[in-house]
Amino acid sequence: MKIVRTERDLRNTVWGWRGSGDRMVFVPTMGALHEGHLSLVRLAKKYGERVVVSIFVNPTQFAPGEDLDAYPRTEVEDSRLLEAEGVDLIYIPDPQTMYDVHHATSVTVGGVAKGLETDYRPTFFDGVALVVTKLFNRVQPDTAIFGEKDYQQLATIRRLVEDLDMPIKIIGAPIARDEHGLALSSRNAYFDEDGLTLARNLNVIMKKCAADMREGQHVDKATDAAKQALLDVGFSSVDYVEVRSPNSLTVLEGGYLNGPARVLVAAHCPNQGNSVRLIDNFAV
Ligand SMILES: Nc1ncnc2c1ncn2[C@@H]1O[C@H](COP(=O)(O)OP(=O)(O)OP(=O)(O)O)[C@@H](O)[C@H]1O
Ligand SMILES: CC(C)(CO)[C@@H](O)C(=O)[O-]
Ligand code: BAL
Repeated sequence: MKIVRTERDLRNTVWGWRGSGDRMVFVPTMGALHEGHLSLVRLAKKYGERVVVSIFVNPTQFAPGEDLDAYPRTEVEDSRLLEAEGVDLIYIPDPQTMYDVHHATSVTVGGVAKGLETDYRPTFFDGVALVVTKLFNRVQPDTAIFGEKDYQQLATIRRLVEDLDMPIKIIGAPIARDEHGLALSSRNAYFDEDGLTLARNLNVIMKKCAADMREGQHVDKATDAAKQALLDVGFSSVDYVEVRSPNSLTVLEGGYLNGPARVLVAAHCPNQGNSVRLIDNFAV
């Protein structure tokens, strides 16, 4: 397994593979890897001969006051895990070379990227779209894998690739959960024992919400009950519990579900005098 940090070293390696006809599958990450990331890597291996993973905590997707500095960084352990999975190359770009002092270009996705996360992290998807565009241009993969845990992000990347004619196949990977149903996330590392116990209520409450809607309960009633249940168990606030169509993420009219939908949640879980923002989503 190779670890490269410069654009030149990256291009030298991937051009060699391209020349020999190997298909390249790319898994972009922010590191602090867990089983969720490794499940993406395992899926990646089914789509091509070469797997590239990037590790980059992208400053442009963090707003001032968010956890850019605190975000866990575990490069040595990450490399060990990826080597054990048989990854071919890890790309760890230097932030200075990603965004030099002259950088002046933005990438904004509309439609699916509006609402939900954007109501609470207004510049988040601009940062994600920008860095993913740059990473795609550098790596030039045939296929890229993104987790359904970040469901709106996956929909945004699909839109980006379609709209900007990027010849890259986007694959969504199912959400990996712990034995209590909590979606794995690098930010779970912030939790102490009590925080983790509280966080594990999220999926239980949301599964009930999904089941109630499936059984014919009005969407507003089910989502309001889920918000209240989250607050009742001890969540400090709920950014949203919303039901959307599964692909375009449009708001569903009528109040009752008569086809596939997705219920998405973002809520703040108290932890050591602070709080950790969790996102999750479920098919209905
Ligand atoms: N539990 C999971 N199941 C499936 N995919 C996941 C899971 N967690 C993360 N991913 C995916 O891994 C990729 C890299 O995500 P990232 O490095 O931000 O990890 P993360 O655990 O989502 O971190 P964060 O705590 O920032 O949300 C993304 O495509 C993301 O959707
Ligand atoms: C896609 C991504 C790697 C862009 O920084 C990030 O948003 C993530 O890890 O989900
Ligand atoms: N997995 C999404 C990255 C972020 O929250 O910044």
